[in-house]
Amino acid sequence: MNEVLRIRGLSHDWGAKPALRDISFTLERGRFTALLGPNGAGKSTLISVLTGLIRPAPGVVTVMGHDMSRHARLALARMGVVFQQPTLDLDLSLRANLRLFAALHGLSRRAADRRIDEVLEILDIGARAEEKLRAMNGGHRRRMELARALIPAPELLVLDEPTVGLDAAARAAITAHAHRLAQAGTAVFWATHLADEIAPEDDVILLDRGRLRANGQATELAGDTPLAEWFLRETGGAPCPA
Ligand SMILES: Nc1ncnc2c1ncn2[C@@H]1O[C@H](COP(=O)(O)OP(=O)(O)OP(=O)(O)O)[C@@H](O)[C@H]1O
Repeated sequence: MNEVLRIRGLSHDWGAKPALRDISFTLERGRFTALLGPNGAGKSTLISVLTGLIRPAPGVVTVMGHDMSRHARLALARMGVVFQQPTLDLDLSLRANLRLFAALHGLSRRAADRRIDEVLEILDIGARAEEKLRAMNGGHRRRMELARALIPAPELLVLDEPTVGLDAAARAAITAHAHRLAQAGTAVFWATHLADEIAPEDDVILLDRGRLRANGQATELAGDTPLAEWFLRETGGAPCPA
């Protein structure tokens, strides 16, 4: 099955304020898709809907064929999420954090340690596994949030502006890791307002004031125009600095 996520006719209002309007798109295995939009476009609202935190009205979200409104547990089991806010305990080591998370997913200690070692190798952080998170810089902490999201081997990886607050080198490193995960077969859904995190071959879903303005491969959408300029032109405002 190539289709990992299907969203159809999704809308959401915050009270009287419309936040999403009639959004439809599909994500496929092995693709890095940027959810690109300026501040207030609706990116976090969309991620809250697709992670089951809020119910769309109306709208349908299915993950690997499982309808989020009827079979949320099955849908969420196929998904890894990196939220904007940190979720790991700073006073535990990375391994202890991941063991706890693996246990919550029902993995035995042996299966957990096997999966933790795989994930640490994928993200190139095995050498730091026994250190407490508090001793690490922001870039490593973010990479460890990514490690946590990968423990259940998700087909869909959702990241809500995962580079906020990181310096240029840490931003480049985590962006490169996410692209490698897509090349290895995961559907990566990456919310950002920074066009330089997007490679020419990536897919882009452009969201602006709650509406889907464009959906396609970055090079096809922007043509010869640099993506950041195209983004500016399409949304009529300046992309915000990191
Ligand atoms: N919990 C909430 N209650 C009320 N309004 C909200 C809530 N969350 C978001 N909004 C409003 O919904 C709209 C979309 O916000 P959202 O946070 O989804 O955008 P975003 O693209 O993620 O923006 P940013 O890049 O600033 O995080 C905004 O007008 C925002 O003020």
